[in-house]
Amino acid sequence: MSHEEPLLKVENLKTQFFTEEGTVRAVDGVSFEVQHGELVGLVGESGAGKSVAAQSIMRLVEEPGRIVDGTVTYKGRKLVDIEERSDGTLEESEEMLTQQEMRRDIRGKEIAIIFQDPMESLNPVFKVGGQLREFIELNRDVSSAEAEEIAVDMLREVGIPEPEKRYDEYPHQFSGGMRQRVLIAMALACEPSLIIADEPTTALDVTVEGQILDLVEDLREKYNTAFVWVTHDMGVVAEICDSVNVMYLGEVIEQAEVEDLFYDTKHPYTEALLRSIPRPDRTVESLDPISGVMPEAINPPSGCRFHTRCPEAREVCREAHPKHGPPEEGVTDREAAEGATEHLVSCVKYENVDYEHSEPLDNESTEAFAGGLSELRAGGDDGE
Ligand SMILES: Nc1ncnc2c1ncn2[C@@H]1O[C@H](COP(=O)(O)OP(=O)(O)OP(=O)(O)O)[C@@H](O)[C@H]1O
Ligand code: NI
Repeated sequence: MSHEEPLLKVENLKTQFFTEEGTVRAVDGVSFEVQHGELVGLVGESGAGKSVAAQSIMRLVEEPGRIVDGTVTYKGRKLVDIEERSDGTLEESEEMLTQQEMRRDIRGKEIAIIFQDPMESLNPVFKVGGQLREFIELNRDVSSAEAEEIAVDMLREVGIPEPEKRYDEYPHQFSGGMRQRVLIAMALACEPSLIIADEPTTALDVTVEGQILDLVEDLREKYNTAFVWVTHDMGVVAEICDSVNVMYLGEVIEQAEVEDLFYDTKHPYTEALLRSIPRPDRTVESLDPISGVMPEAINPPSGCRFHTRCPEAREVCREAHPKHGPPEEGVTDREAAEGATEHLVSCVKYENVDYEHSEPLDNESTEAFAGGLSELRAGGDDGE
């Protein structure tokens, strides 16, 4: 198993938006893999670059956005294979699929995408069943009658009661959760190997969200479909993901199997994200929101991009851009041998850059976290 090629391999993906205000480095050198049947989380705050990364894999980035570098390999085919030359011009390899090949061979059939808002994907003026049937007819070699049968079966499969009746209803007659089920049915209809889901449950209430997550678990077992699950919610990650990529300002700053990420957290940002979710052992009042706001992706901070908000930031974090690698040597070989996702982190704490002797930085977060202690210190220094 471990020596099998991954289903999807994303390498050094960079996507930028060329705006009047400047270049937005929305996705800035992202790498991760998805194994067959694996559910991989892409998690981070708003603006981290999760959606743009998802769109880039499908080559759906819109103007003024552009993939400027990187490789995306799916079942051996190059969905993206772009190199940025030193003079700034872009070179697409000959292997890279054309937009026509993407449409014909990949989108819908091999990789399906589900968005947060079902109304973006469902046309309000047409009946749900008809839209589903048409999609199946378009992508599979079946007659209209067969497509209708498959469509009703799919509606039943995703837990929509009375599917024959609901087939003839319009999107607005479905609740939010039921609409999201329709989209899952549509995504599954061509039996893709990979589904990219961009916050599909974010707009739903917690109970309905839980039901959808259960459904996804069941369907994944049945069809062995792999998922890239975009979310800002670590609770969702804990519930369904096998492995996780934590994004901050266009970069993946920690990646690991889900248990390792939760119980052997390496990056201070991941820790902050974990602190901000409710846990059974903590009351809602004691949740720590992450201090400060995320800086702009047009002008990311120097050094480690999280240094302006990191409770553990030191002087060196402002200068050194952390490498993405294993936190301790030796770990990689063992984990690679077991076929597990390597635990990788981008934080200078784990590098040989003299973090220990570097001066702590003052930022919003160190003030917030140090709490009483810094107040005491400040009081002492003023000689009061
Ligand atoms: N069309 C666009 N033009 C300019 N900038 C864009 C455009 N689309 C996205 N961006 C920028 O790219 C960055 C990444 O955005 P993205 O939508 O991927 O974030 P996200 O992690 O999906 O956040 P959210 O949780 O809010 O969906 C942001 O700085 C965003 O402002
Ligand atoms: Ni998004």
